[in-house]
Amino acid sequence: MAIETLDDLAVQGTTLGVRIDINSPLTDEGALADDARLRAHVETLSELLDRGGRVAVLAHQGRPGGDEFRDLRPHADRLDELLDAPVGYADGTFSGEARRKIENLDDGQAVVLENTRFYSEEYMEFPADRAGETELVDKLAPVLDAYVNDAFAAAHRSQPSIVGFPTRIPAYAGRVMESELDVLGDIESTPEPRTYVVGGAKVPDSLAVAESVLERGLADEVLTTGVVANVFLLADGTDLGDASADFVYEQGYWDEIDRAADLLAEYGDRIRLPVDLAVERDGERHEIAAGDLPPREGEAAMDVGTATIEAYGETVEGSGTVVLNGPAGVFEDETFARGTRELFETATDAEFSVVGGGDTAAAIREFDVEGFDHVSTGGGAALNMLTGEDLPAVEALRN
Ligand SMILES: Nc1ncnc2c1ncn2[C@@H]1O[C@H](COP(=O)(O)OP(=O)(O)O)[C@@H](O)[C@H]1O
Ligand SMILES: O=C(OP(=O)(O)O)[C@H](O)COP(=O)(O)O
Repeated sequence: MAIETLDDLAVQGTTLGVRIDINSPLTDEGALADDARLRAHVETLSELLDRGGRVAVLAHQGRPGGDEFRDLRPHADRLDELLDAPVGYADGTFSGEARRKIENLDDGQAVVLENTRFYSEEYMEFPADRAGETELVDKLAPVLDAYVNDAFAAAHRSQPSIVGFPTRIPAYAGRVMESELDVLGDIESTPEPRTYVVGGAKVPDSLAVAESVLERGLADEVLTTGVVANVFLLADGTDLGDASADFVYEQGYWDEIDRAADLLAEYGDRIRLPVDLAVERDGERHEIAAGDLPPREGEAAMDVGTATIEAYGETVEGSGTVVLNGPAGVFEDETFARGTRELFETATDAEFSVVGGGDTAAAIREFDVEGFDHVSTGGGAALNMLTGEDLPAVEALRN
């Protein structure tokens, strides 16, 4: 079934639950470090408010237990600045008070509901029918006339606020969702050879993508950077030293090392590992060739080194399509920003370049990299889609 868009929705006077993805990097004090994802949703929200909608915004921030698992007040304040309409904030997601705030909205007004993941069910994956029976959906569906999903970046999560509402009330794709589906839906016809550059810190997501594109012959090569590369190096038997190994174990990525080893055994000729890495020594960047590892005690691999940047750069430049997800190092620290900045700049030279991910988008903005053919708002979601996987959010909107 075709997905309905805002063109199919009679907005005036209706109360809409609008799921957006404004999961953003935060400062240590909990302020927004980057507002790119908020700005991405301005088009959808402005359109709905201009057309007389009453908008209840649903969104998450961080993961339970993580440093960035915080409330959405800064997001509500920023949306209030970005939009012409008034934007309120409710410190509950589906509490009686939150529902009263929704019911008291006038045409053209919005309220941001509290971080959906403050409720345990929201961080679980459900089939859509079951998601439609969760507390969150059960309490909110009766005060909403329709649901709009604009949260492409979370479309790979089968969580209640993503897949539950379409089983209860009419559902539509927002403008961000619509444009992402248009561009990424056609990726299999992009020019060859195709190079996937996978980095960042969400190792399970990156390994799933690497496995799928290698298995399906979609990727000619997979270049690894960031924590993903560290996991592959460990899988390959490289001694990275205790600091990097401890970091990988602390993230709970023990099993991922075995998984990376299986991938190397099966597709080793198409997976590239860094040939050098950067650590901090005496307060400065210090590069170590892979053959000279481990580093000194306490030194962690924070970026790929210059030889890796050059070798990867040549491959990337000569690619028909480059798909890039995840920073190559701890780009937030200028000392370790080089790999990310230079690889991203080179990627724009490929015939067709696609890039995705929250932190990735923040890095692009910070380094003013221009020239990508498509900058997706999604990381994992974009990559799942690029590999031809069904996205639960999209399936839910179809039904
Ligand atoms: N070698 C590394 N060690 C520790 N953290 C790293 C390393 N390389 C990258 N990172 C971190 O990965 C994070 C981004 O990863 P991720 O969330 O997967 O990206 P995205 O949001 O673009 O998908 C950044 O905060 C960056 O500091
Ligand atoms: O930032 C997100 O994903 P991304 O880092 O893959 O772009 C989304 O907000 C989903 O978050 P999650 O990966 O904690 O479910």
